[in-house]
Amino acid sequence: MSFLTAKNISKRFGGLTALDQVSLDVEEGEIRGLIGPNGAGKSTMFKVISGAYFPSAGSILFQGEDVTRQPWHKRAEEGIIRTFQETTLFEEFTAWENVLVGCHMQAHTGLFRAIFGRDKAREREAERKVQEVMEFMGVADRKDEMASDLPLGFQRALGMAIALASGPRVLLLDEPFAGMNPEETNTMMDLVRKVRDSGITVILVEHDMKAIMGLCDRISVLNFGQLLAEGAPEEIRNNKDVIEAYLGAA
Ligand SMILES: Nc1ncnc2c1ncn2[C@@H]1O[C@H](COP(=O)(O)OP(=O)(O)OP(=O)(O)O)[C@@H](O)[C@H]1O
Repeated sequence: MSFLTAKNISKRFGGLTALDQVSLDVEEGEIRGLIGPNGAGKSTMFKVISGAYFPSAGSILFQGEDVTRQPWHKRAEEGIIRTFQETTLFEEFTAWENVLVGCHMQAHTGLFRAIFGRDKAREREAERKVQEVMEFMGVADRKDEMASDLPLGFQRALGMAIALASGPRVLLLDEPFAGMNPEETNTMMDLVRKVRDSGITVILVEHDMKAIMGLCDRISVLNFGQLLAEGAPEEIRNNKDVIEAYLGAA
């Protein structure tokens, strides 16, 4: 039994087929890359796995359970958590407050109580968790700074800290390397490995080939909504179809 399985997933938007019978088997503890040209269907696949979209056909199994029709918040409770392409931080909140709010939103305690701390025991537990994930992601030293004042690398690490606060089993990372300089890329690569080493399975949509080839155990390649190839980085790097459809241009 695979940890996470997408079976023959199709997704249609009107007359457009964004995904056409795509299957993925992700093992527990792996870093899986999902790559392909713009419009290939990567984000759509992420949304189908996380529950933001229901597929037109096919199924999603998580630890053997069919979660295809489960809404995203149910899947989040079970541990399937997604980060977003753009940083979705509350810019006028401090780094600490951002993670605290993320923590409470997952715990369904609401924004007001999150900020004003009505339930003291829960608040202390949340604060302990926030400190722990911020230290883990290397952003604790900057916890009192406004999120908008942090450099890009820290903002992305903060976004991941927010995701970690909800205790994911699978973390879906949507282009965490976009716009980063080489130093930020290296730091983020270390962070993604650290997250995986802590026992979290990672699925990564990314155009940065250095990051993809350096991090992933296996890579799935989408092209025009179909699975074009799948394999270890070395196999994908040397796959003629992949080079022609994507790597040549990238
Ligand atoms: N909500 C939607 N309504 C209609 N068409 C959509 C919708 N979402 C995606 N599409 C279309 O589905 C196809 C796949 O889009 P998707 O965003 O999944 O590609 P992608 O591989 O993530 O691309 P990129 O690398 O540019 O992010 C595209 O043709 C896109 O225009």
